[in-house]
Amino acid sequence: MATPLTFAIPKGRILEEALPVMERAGVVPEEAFHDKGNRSLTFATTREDLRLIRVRAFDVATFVAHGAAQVGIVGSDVIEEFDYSDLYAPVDLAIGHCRLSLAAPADVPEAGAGASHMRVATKYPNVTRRWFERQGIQAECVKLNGAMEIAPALGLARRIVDLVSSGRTLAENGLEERDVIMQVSARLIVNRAALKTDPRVGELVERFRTVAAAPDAS
Ligand SMILES: Nc1ncnc2c1ncn2[C@@H]1O[C@H](COP(=O)(O)OP(=O)(O)OP(=O)(O)O)[C@@H](O)[C@H]1O
Ligand SMILES: O=P(O)(O)OC[C@H]1O[C@H](OP(=O)(O)OP(=O)(O)O)[C@H](O)[C@@H]1O
Repeated sequence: MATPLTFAIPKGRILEEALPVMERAGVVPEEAFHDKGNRSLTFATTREDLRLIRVRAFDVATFVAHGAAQVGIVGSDVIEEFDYSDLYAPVDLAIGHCRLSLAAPADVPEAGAGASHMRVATKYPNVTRRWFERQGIQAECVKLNGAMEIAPALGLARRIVDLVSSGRTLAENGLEERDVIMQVSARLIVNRAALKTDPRVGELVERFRTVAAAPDAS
């Protein structure tokens, strides 16, 4: 049998929305995948030639970009942050909708108000630096891995760049959304070399494209 394809999916909040989409595309994990106590990171699927790995959202992009996994699902926020040339994102799955925004407490001046340098706490230093650069501002980014919203209150940085959906987390931490940097949704990603050399990758892309284009019947 040919080497199995490896499909990387994130552990976090995209997973729940991704599973029905994957199922409609014929990617169905084994029962053990749903067992909360299971510590395995690799799972079989109903397709003998396809296995799943469950990793952190940022690592999905890394596994696929390096060809260690051929296919994956990840937010467009993560794709933008890494900007890997070997990673191709051909299908918008229209799930995991949120936005990446600049936020600050009410008493902090607007980003464009004359300053040429500012400090920003974020999980997305590359996207943040690029966005500020386009406005002639040099952003000094303090990298955090979560809970960015507490940084201004503790004096780590006056501004943050983080994901926003309902806006509740910002509001409950005394922050205002100032600028939307990008709209985010989850994408199917593939390794470019694998797409060229393994017809199964192209076939999976087509299946997900069809599923994404068809309204969910359920
Ligand atoms: N509030 C939100 N609403 C909708 N989608 C979101 C939201 N927050 C994050 N996402 C999407 O889900 C992805 C993973 O989110 P999140 O960072 O919450 O996962 P996580 O499990 O905390 O990640 P990590 O692996 O870093 O622990 C994000 O990259 C983004 O695309
Ligand atoms: O606008 P809201 O609807 O409040 O959603 C935004 C929050 O959701 C995400 O965090 P998550 O809950 O995934 O936790 P995290 O901080 O561990 O990433 C994001 O980082 C925000 O903190």
